[in-house]
Amino acid sequence: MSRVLRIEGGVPLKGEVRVHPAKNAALPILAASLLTAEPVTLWEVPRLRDVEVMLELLAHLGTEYAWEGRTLHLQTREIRRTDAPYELVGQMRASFIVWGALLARVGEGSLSMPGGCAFGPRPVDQHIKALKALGAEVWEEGGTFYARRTRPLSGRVVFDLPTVGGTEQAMLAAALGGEATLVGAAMEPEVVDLGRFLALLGAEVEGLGSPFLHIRGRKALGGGVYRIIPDRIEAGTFLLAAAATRGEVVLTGVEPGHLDALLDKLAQAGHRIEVGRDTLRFRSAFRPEPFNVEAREYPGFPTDLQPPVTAYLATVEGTSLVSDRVYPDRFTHVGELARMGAELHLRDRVLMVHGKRLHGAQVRALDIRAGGALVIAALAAEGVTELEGVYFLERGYEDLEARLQALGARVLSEAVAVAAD
Ligand SMILES: CC(=O)N[C@H]1[C@@H](OP(=O)(O)OP(=O)(O)OC[C@H]2O[C@@H](n3ccc(=O)[nH]c3=O)[C@H](O)[C@@H]2O)O[C@H](CO)[C@@H](O)[C@@H]1O
Ligand SMILES: C=C(OP(=O)(O)O)C(=O)O
Repeated sequence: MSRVLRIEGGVPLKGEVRVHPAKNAALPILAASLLTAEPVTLWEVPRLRDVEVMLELLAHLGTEYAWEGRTLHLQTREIRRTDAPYELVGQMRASFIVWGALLARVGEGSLSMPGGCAFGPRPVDQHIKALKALGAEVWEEGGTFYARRTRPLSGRVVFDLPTVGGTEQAMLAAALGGEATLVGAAMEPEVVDLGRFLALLGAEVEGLGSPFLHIRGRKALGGGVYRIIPDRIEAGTFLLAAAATRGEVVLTGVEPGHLDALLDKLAQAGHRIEVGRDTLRFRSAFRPEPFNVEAREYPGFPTDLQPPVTAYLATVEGTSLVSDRVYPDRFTHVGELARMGAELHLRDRVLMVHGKRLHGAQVRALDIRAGGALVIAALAAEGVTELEGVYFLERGYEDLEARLQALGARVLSEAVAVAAD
């Protein structure tokens, strides 16, 4: 049995929605909990498939955990295994960074090539470069990566490009007993959040939010209680859904400063946005203007909002250009949006979008944010859309159906007998 989402479009979204904590901040912070034998408590952890997979992996390695509502208690008194199995690492990208934590805590770790969303090549060379620069011995055998160290992981890492996962890998590797200078580090809010969490455990972390990070680890790290930042990608998806349906929504529990690139584009299009301390009040323009987007690293327009913004632009009269410098081939949503009548032309990795009224169709999500894009398009379209690949939405968006229903959307999920997602 699988699930499909049946969405009857054409209803402007209206109402208030609370933004949940960030998946991509929660996952590395969960991996970082391996660095300490002391208890860690995380408030308001998103209840997502990816979080469940990470918890399964941590339990395999030796972590005990318990949920108390949305609060998660974790403790890894000792690491019982140092191998991360293919079935778990193959399901998502973030699992790869337990490597750095294992190396730091017990001196060795092995794991297979990570999975995650398949929207083009996603190499791990920078992870390996970082661990080697910190003094680890790294090798590969039959699709499995191995690493070990004989001294605390210390050194200077110069990244060839800004990588979120690579930066997080190096931070975890150095935080327990090591010392690292990272040059060309990623500046994403999720990296900053991980740095703050490591500081709570006792590591010294300087330069967060800049391309130069310095981590001075401690021989033993402590525990602590931490609240994860709001999910900027989820917030952006709700805003774009409201914009595509020409609706009016209030987001609460949000960090507006993390959404500057999107808010600027939406304002440029003519939408009205009132920014509060942790709220965003959005009112759609009657006839929004098209705009161009080039996704790039933070503080640029996020690649994880590139598919959702493409879906929105497909509903805006006029022509927009979309490209993605982080993942130049991240266009798995394009063929599916075309089934809904979207007029999209991809040439030399630039997508030309001619906006028009979309219609419902049978479509399939092929990764998390392609799923977000198809939901946005379906909400705006005339008629009924049947969306398969709900598995991907469950990886990244918590309780999406109920939260959209609360905004007036006509969304229902149905169990159907189809080929596995
Ligand atoms: C779990 C998680 O947080 N996932 C996010 C994380 O993925 P992830 O951490 O995998 O993305 P990276 O920031 O590492 O990737 C950025 C760019 O660097 C390249 N690269 C990366 C590593 C490497 O060793 N070599 C290399 O060439 C990638 O192919 C890509 O072109 O950041 C991406 C970019 O914001 C987001 O789309 C993902 O949602
Ligand atoms: C691409 C994503 O996740 P992953 O890096 O795990 O594939 C995402 O969150 O959009």
